Amino acid sequence: MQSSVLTYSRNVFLPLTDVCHNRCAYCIFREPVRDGCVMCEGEVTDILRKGASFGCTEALFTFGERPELEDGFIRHLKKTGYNSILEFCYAMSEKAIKIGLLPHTNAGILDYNELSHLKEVNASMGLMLETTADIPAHKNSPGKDPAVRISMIEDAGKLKIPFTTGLLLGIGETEKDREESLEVIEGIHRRYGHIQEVIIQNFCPKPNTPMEKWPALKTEEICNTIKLACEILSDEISIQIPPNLVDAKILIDCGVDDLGGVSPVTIDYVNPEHPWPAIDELKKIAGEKELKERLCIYQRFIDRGWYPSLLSDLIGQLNKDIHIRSTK
Ligand SMILES: O=c1nc2n(C[C@H](O)[C@H](O)[C@H](O)CO)c3cc(O)ccc3cc-2c(=O)[nH]1
Ligand SMILES: C[C@H]1O[C@@H](n2cnc3c(N)ncnc32)[C@H](O)[C@@H]1O
Ligand code: MET
Ligand code: SF4
Repeated sequence: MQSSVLTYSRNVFLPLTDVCHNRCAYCIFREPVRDGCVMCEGEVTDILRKGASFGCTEALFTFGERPELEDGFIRHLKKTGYNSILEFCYAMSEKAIKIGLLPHTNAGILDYNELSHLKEVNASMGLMLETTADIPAHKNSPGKDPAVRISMIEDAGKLKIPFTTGLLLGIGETEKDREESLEVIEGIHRRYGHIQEVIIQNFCPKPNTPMEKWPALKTEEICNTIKLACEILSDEISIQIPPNLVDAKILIDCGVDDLGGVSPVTIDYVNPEHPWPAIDELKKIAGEKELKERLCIYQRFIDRGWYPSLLSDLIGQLNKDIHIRSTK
């Protein structure tokens, strides 16, 4: 059944480093090791404070996977005073909580112990499955091996971490692969119950990448995948599309019920050429549906207590804040 509500979260995007051990053929986020390849603490603090003043509730830490495996990275990292990118991420998450934002980390592949450690300071976490297909776009990206991704999404389930995952469409997979990817996600969710939302993200070709000449997907194909997702996924899982990459107005009618994180402060560093719609624009996208702000942790996981006690007060406070805003 189609939902009558369309949700979104107000966030700030903090790309702690753009150095990455993978080489995805569609990505422009990744950059070489160089001066300035790690954000400095002052920059992080400024963005967090600005986010709080703009009413943001989520600090999205998204960055390159396993950057320490790249030559010379550790020397640059040490200038921050931290010994690993995850130590830095943990500290910046504590800072976000103090300033009043809930951390949501998508750091690429993490092992069980790393996830378990970061869970202490995160309200939710995420990792795109991307696809279960073995595709040329991922041939130089060990972390995009579907078995490795599936295993991490399962680990997050074992640890009861409210989780975001999703598909990247149009990177060389077939329609059958899309179906299989959705079935895999649903299968994991049946076992662990931790999937909050599945992002149906469309690949956007970027200049100076191996896939710059690849065609972008037609809206119809995205819509078909959303319909498939509605059929395959449990009703409680939200279907998210990024409103800066597609004509969201059309896709809402295919079954989308969430617009993900939208920022009044920072750009989408993964798709920097696509600006966020203003919050007022979202109301137009919602049309007949009720536009509703949410936290990065969904209410049913708050009710189940699937969050660290460190976050109790902040979750309570932010829930009140978004409620007050909605009645103004
Ligand atoms: O701004 C972005 N936000 C992205 N987000 C953020 C997401 O929209 C929100 O953080 C969640 O909806 C939680 O509120 C992701 C989160 C994940 O866990 C996994 C993948 C993504 C992908 C993106 C993305 O490409 N751009
Ligand atoms: C954060 C997420 O962004 C997605 N991502 C990476 N590159 C692109 C691109 N060119 N177009 C759209 N999405 C992209 C991947 O799915 C990644 O997991
Ligand atoms: N590098 C991670 C991944 O692709 C985080 C998102 S892309 C910046 O999973
Ligand atoms: S999409 Fe993520 S994993 Fe792939 S190269 Fe870009 S930053 Fe690295």
